[in-house]
Amino acid sequence: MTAPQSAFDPRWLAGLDTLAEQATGLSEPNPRVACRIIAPDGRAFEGHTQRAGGPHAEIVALRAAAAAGADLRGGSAVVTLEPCSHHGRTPPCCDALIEVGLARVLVALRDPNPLVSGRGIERLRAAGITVELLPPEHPLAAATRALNVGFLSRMERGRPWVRLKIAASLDGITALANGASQWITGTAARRDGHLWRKRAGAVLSGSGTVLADDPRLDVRLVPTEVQPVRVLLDSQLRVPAAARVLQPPGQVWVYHTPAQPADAAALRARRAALEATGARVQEIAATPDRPPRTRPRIDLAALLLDLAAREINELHVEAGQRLNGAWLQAGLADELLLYLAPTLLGQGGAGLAQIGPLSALTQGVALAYTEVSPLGPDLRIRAQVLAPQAPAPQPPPPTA
Ligand SMILES: NC(=O)C1=CN([C@@H]2O[C@H](COP(=O)(O)OP(=O)(O)OC[C@H]3O[C@@H](n4cnc5c(N)ncnc54)[C@H](OP(=O)(O)O)[C@@H]3O)[C@@H](O)[C@H]2O)C=CC1
Ligand SMILES: Nc1c(N[C@@H]2O[C@H](COP(=O)(O)O)[C@@H](O)[C@H]2O)[nH]c(=O)[nH]c1=O
Repeated sequence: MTAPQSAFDPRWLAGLDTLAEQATGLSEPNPRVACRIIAPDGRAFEGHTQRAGGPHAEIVALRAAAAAGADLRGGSAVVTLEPCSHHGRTPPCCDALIEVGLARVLVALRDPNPLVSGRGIERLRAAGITVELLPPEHPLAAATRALNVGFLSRMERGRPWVRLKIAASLDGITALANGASQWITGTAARRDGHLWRKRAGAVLSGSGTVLADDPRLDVRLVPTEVQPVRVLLDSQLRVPAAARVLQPPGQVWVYHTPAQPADAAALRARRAALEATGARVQEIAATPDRPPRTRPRIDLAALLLDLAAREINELHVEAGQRLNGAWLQAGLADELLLYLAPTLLGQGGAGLAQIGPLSALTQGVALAYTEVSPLGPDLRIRAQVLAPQAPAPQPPPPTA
């Protein structure tokens, strides 16, 4: 049996992945989407998602067509994500596509947002429009998924996509014994790191890194319209109000654990000092199963739920080995973004991640490399964390 013939010229799909990428650092928390509308006279009009509350990709393309006086009746549209069918911050894009009298719409990826999820496609079809959906293995569908990995994660799993970004020497050292780590990698890797910060809704670090490095954690080596939120995990609010991470630009959210009774007054005072910088300071649950004599730690699962509720799609973690280890150990890290410098820093320094005894993960944390590429003198390695495998079934004991 031959596959049904598509009514869409493959050239109409070309470059839409790159166009959608232009919504990065702009459309948060909305997905990055591109749309191309082809009028029956052959002229094409296109657009990508603008700032949240501003027009979606379809509306930008429709406005361009209207400005050119194009008659779209009987025309076609290609959209990288299913057009919305609900009133969110803006009215439904489906209705706008129906109104101009399009005949055909090609959708690269279904929108898992429960408010849309198939309803957009149904609505277009109900209006008499022929709708095609690309197969999941099509390069444009795959590129749309990769570009919106955080949005899809929030919609499908109810939590952000967590990426641990780590700069290390070839022998896996991230900081010298004296805590110094700036800079291990070269300028190309550091600039690339800012591109990944830009993609994220939030850049997160721990009090250990802030006290050691006084980092800014903003996007400044590449242009961006929107700064990601900076999130700081600081159980006891030890970070001083003068820390650079608390200064403009952008929002800062600081999370701490509930105060012990003896500390309550001091914590209140430290909280007031941080809030005076404009930061939003919030108490969050501590890990339930901390061993005796250790300090309470922020419950990372509870944190992710809170960040998802605040519409964070991609969480970019730039932390030291303790917090990296905690994400991996909790099974909540999705991906490593590793920059490896051609240097050996030797013994005594800190490794990539401090992972404690892995009772449930006897094989360690299993990863799959998704990319290895040179970046100036350094290497960029991306690796996805694989879900822990259930232990292999044991053979039954021999019977007598
Ligand atoms: N090369 C690289 O890519 C990077 C290197 N570094 C280096 O790492 C070093 C700092 O590393 P480190 O001290 O491990 O600091 P981290 O940045 O990993 O922060 C760890 C601290 O975060 C707080 N925290 C809150 N909740 C949790 C949790 N659930 N799990 C773990 N920690 C939690 C704890 O402090 P509290 O009790 O106060 O909440 C903890 O001590 C520095 O030398 C820095 O230069 C840092 C970033 C990147
Ligand atoms: N050392 C190191 C990195 N370290 C990370 O960068 C942070 C500083 O961020 P900022 O103040 O915004 O420039 C620092 O605290 C740590 O998280 N990054 C890299 O790309 N390469 C490097 O060699």
